Order: sequence, then structure tokens, then C-alpha cells
Amino acid sequence: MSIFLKTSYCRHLSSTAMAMCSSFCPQIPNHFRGKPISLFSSRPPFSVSFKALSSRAYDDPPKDKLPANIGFLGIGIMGSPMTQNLIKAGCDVTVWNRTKSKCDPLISLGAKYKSSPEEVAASCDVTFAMLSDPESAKRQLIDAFYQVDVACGKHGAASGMSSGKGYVDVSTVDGATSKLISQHIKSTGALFLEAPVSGSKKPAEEGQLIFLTAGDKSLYETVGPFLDIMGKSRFYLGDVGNGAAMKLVVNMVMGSMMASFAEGLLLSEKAGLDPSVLVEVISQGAISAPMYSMKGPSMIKSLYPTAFPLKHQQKDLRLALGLAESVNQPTPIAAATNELYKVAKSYGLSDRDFSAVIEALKGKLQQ
Ligand SMILES: NC(=O)C1=CN([C@@H]2O[C@H](COP(=O)(O)OP(=O)(O)OC[C@H]3O[C@@H](n4cnc5c(N)ncnc54)[C@H](OP(=O)(O)O)[C@@H]3O)[C@@H](O)[C@H]2O)C=CC1
Ligand SMILES: O=CC(=O)O
Repeated sequence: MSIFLKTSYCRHLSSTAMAMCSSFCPQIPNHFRGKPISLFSSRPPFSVSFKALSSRAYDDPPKDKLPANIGFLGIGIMGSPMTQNLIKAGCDVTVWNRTKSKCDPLISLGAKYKSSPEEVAASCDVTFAMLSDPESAKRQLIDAFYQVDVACGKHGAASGMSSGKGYVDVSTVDGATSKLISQHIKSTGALFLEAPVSGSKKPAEEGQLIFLTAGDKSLYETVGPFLDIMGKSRFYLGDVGNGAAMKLVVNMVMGSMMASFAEGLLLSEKAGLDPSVLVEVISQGAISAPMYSMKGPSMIKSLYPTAFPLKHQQKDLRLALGLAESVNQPTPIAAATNELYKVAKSYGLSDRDFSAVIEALKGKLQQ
């Protein structure tokens, strides 16, 4: 396993680094080239690109192998800010989304648009995919692979892949799905990397995601600078399936933490305590977590602005339980937690933030 951590911002961008940046991200305007970073504001539009190049913890890909065109499929809560960061860093990005209107803000920022995953993959060196679940991640790729039209009537990504290209699936899926996608991509001669992310909407906006990658090491190295634009760290975990497994374990823990926190908030209130004080007490102790401080205040007000949709958290618990079963590991807490998220879904809360799981407990308490 190897780990890469993004280093902190440097004060100055050397002309060598800027020259590399220029060739890597050809759209960076000339007037920004070779200038010290201190000339930019504290969050300059190109800082993410600079951060990507500020560390030498990995081998930079040879210049003739640097991908010039980046494709991005799936412009949802996560795909949109991730793509924005690539565009703001000066990368040449082509997008596609099932619901085309979600691409419009990115097109305004300079992205190109193609009307099918196949066309994106065919026109780009590396294509990223950020889709809901195993079904949608496969659908775009494999329906088209077998020359069956996908729902929108266009061909999918695999038909646009070929030797020299790379496909990076950043969706959260199970290992079996990832392996299947890998097989199809690799049969075209292209390379495959699974790279699910830990971190939600805000980390995506701030380029602070954690990438959990596995698959073709050479593609990992090639796309490293792009991952560093979108994230703060990246782990290379070996064979395809390991990135998916790591992500599912992390999200299994997160789902249970949230459910337990929700129980605590409701219990404190029923016991005559102020739940806001509970949030504060937890924040000062050993079990503090940014998630509690971030979500607690709105949960107390029964507000659930969506960052991580509840339906995706339940999907991750379902997939984690499958993983646990496949290796004969008991996970009773995750199993119980999964049931609670299923109840919340049955209350129509699928598209609300996963913190809305607290509503399932309110329902039970009322009964
Ligand atoms: N939100 C978060 O905090 C995080 C999410 N994730 C994971 O990232 C992935 C995306 O999540 P997020 O962006 O939040 O989810 P969204 O629901 O906002 O986006 C899902 C994307 O998948 C597309 N999609 C869904 N079904 C299909 C289909 N059948 N065919 C083609 N496209 C489809 C959607 O297209 P359309 O717009 O047309 O519906 C959309 O682009 C999920 O796997 C999630 O678990 C990982 C880390 C954090
Ligand atoms: O998958 C969700 C996250 O916050 O990470």
C-alpha cells in the first residue's frame, strides 16, 4: 500500500513547476505562468493545480504521457464540484450527465459537452465516472459494451475506450462491480483504476477528498496530479476491489456512528437535557468527530440539507454487509443500522441527507 498526502500550500510557485503546470493543464492563461503564488488571492483559481504539483512524493508521469483531455461522467452532488475544481485548475474537461441540465454550469465555466459516455471516452485520454451505485456504474459501461443502448439511447463509455486511455471509477460500488468494470475496460486495451472517495460535498468543493484507489498502478501515477486537484490525500491499495472494500468499511462505520448519534440526541431530549449541550460535550471529548459538530445543530432543528443522500448511505451499508458475509465476518451493528436506514427510506427520506435517519427513530419512539 502506498499513501500520498497533499503538502500544504507553498508560498511561491517556481517557474519549473509552472511550466509543468502549463503543459499539464494547457488552458492556464499565459499571464498566470511563472508568477509567484503569493500574487494570487488566498484561494486562487489555480491553487488546486499548484497543490497537485507542489509535492514530489510520487513520480510525475513523463510529459509525453500526461493526459491532455479529461472526461467526467456523472455530474451529481460530488461530480459537479470535482469537475469544477478540474476546470478551475485549467484542465481541459469534457462532461456528460444523464440529466444534461446539470452540465450547464460547468459548460459555462469552460467544459466541453458530449452527448454520450461513449463520445466522452472516445475524445478523452482519461475518463472519470462518479455515479450513484453499482447498477448505474455498470449500466453506462456494460450495456454499451454489448452494443445495447442505455436508457438515454446513447452508447456507453466502454465502446469509446481503447489502448492508451484510462478509466477511473470514483463511484462507491462493491468489489465485484468494480472487478467487472475493470475486466470490460481492460479488454479494450485501456487501463482501469477504482478510486472511491471519502469526504462529502464540502470536501469535494474544497478539493479535500481522500481517494481510496486500486488497480493499474501506472494509471494511478498518471492521474495522481488530477486526484491531487480534487483531494487532499490518496491511498494506493493494490488489486481492484481493495479500494471498494476500504470505502465500504469506512462508510459502514460512518452510518453506524450517525445512527448512534441520532439515538443520543433523541435520548438526551427525552431525558430532559438540551441536545445542543450534548453536541458541545461530545465535541470536546474523545468521541468527537467533525460530522457530529457539522450535522448536530441542523438535526436538532429537524433540517437535513443534502450533502450525502440517505439512499447512498443505505446502499453502502447494504454493500458492506455483502462484503462482511463474503468473508464470514459478523457485523450485527451494521445490520441493525441498515434496517434503520431502510425505515428512513420508507418514510420518503431517500434524497435527504443521511442525518435524516434520526426521523426513523422518532417514528419508532412515537409508536
Ligand atoms: N454525496 C456524498 O457526500 C458522497 C457520495 N459518494 C458516492 O459518490 C457517488 C455519487 O454520489 P452523489 O454525487 O452524492 O450522488 P447524486 O445522486 O447527486 O449523483 C448521482 C449521479 O449518478 C447519475 N446516475 C444515477 N443513476 C444513473 C443511471 N441509471 N444512468 C446514468 N446515470 C445515473 C446521476 O445522474 P442524474 O443527474 O441524471 O440523476 C448523477 O449524475 C455515489 O456512489 C455515492 O455513494 C462518495 C462520497 C461522498
Ligand atoms: O460517502 C460519503 C462520505 O461522506 O464519504
